[in-house]
Amino acid sequence: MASSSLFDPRMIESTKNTIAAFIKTMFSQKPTVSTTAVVCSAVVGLFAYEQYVYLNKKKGLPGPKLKIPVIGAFMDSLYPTFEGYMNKWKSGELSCVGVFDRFVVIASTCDLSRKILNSPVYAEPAVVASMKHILCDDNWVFLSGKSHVDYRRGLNVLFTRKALGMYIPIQESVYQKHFDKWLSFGGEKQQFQWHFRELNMESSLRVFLGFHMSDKVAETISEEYFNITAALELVNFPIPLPGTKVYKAIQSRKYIVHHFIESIKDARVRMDNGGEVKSMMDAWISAMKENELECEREGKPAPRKFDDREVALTILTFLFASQDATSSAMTWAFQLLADHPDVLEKVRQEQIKVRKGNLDTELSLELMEESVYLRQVVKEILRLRPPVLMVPYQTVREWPLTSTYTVPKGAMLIPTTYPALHDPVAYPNPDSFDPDRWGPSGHAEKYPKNFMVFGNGSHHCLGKEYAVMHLMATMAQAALQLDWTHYRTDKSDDISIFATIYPQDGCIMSFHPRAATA
Ligand code: HEM
Repeated sequence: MASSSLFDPRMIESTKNTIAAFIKTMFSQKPTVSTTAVVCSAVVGLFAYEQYVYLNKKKGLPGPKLKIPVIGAFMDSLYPTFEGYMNKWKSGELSCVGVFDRFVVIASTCDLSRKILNSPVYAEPAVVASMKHILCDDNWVFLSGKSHVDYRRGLNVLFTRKALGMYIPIQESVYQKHFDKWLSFGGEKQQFQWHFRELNMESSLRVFLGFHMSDKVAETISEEYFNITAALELVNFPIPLPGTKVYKAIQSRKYIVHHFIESIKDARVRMDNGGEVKSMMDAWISAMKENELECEREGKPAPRKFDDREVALTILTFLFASQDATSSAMTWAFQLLADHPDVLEKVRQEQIKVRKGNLDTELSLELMEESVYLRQVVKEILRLRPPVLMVPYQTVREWPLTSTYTVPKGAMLIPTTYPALHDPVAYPNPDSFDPDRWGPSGHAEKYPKNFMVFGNGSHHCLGKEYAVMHLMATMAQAALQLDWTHYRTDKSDDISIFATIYPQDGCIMSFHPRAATA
């Protein structure tokens, strides 16, 4: 179609290059009045063409009337605000914005968001250039179609019920270490958001990789990982020049992957010598070894081998996918339980009940499975404060997404989770924290499609059971061992955005030993 080729990004790019070459040639000659006039006309022409392209893609969608030349809404994406997002979602079921040469379409209804997540023929997860720089372009998360399905299938073994049960004692030991640390502050009032993040980071590292890595390295990884979180913008500065966020994130990734590979080498030696499986990576290496032996025994072709780097990059994606989302959820969990003492008390009573009064009972998957109310609480925390607000996809072909709008090929297309999770039909009084809306007779259970916390479709969250179990286990242990006070401010309920969502005041708390159960 002639009109679609006119708006082909390659066409736009080549037009820009031609004009740039023209300007360069003009400047290399002695300037004359007519040269200046030509240059100015060329620049004006380029800007006009950029607006023309933007408006042709925008059609009738709500969004800026014109695009800021060259950068578009880049500054908004550098400093996003929750209010800014809300305004966008409220502006229409589809809305748009331009950032650099990216045309971005945002879907704000449950149905459209689900449609995007479930239409691999039209849209796939957006591969932003910066993500390829950070996670390495040969990382499995950038696979699509059958190769993605096959690779992902191989990872399911790491999240089975048996595997989750094996991770629980590792988690318990990490929780204990961090609870002790919080108590060592002697009840001092401070921002706890980053303390929750540290607990999460260490629990992820130990569950994924075990205890080969020293505490010092684990702490440095936690600090370095801030650079990766900081680079998680929808659209980054396109080139990773020294000093940019993406450049810093790449340096941090190199440090992290180097230490992951050290742990993997150690695990291979331990597994070769019949060592005990003590982490997700041990489980993976030993499953690969068993598979290899089985194929050898049965004369089947040798299975694909994953080298240290591939394993390290896969574990990196788990960290990448889990770290910020889980830290956000945990911050809101501590805050919401402190602000709703009645709910916290019910959580405590349930934990005492499932342990049959014996508070020394070791944490286990079975205990968590029996904690029906606690599961409702965690679900409600995730609904009220969904850590992932939007999931960037991109169109692989032109897509008549609605009867009135066709999304152009190559657009970033963003399904949202928040509006579906605050839909008053599925969740009456959606801004209130009400764990009782869940459970066997809960109204919210009738609307499973709205619960988009973990995405949907072929890329839905691989670690969702693990994430829920980890949040439940942390809150169960905390409820039994700790008392905590939340010092509310007028910013406690306001949302700040740092890759995911946090309370704007950083969650000011103090922790004390639990008097009643001590
Ligand atoms: C509260 C915590 C978490 C939330 C809210 C969350 C949410 C999400 C969302 C919204 C997606 C995108 C889904 C889509 O495109 O449809 C996703 C993907 C993913 N998540 Fe999670 N996640 C969490 C924790 C975790 C954890 C703990 C892990 C691993 C240990 C994990 C691993 C992944 C992976 C590997 C993907 C990509 C799957 C694929 O492309 O096939 N997530 N997650």
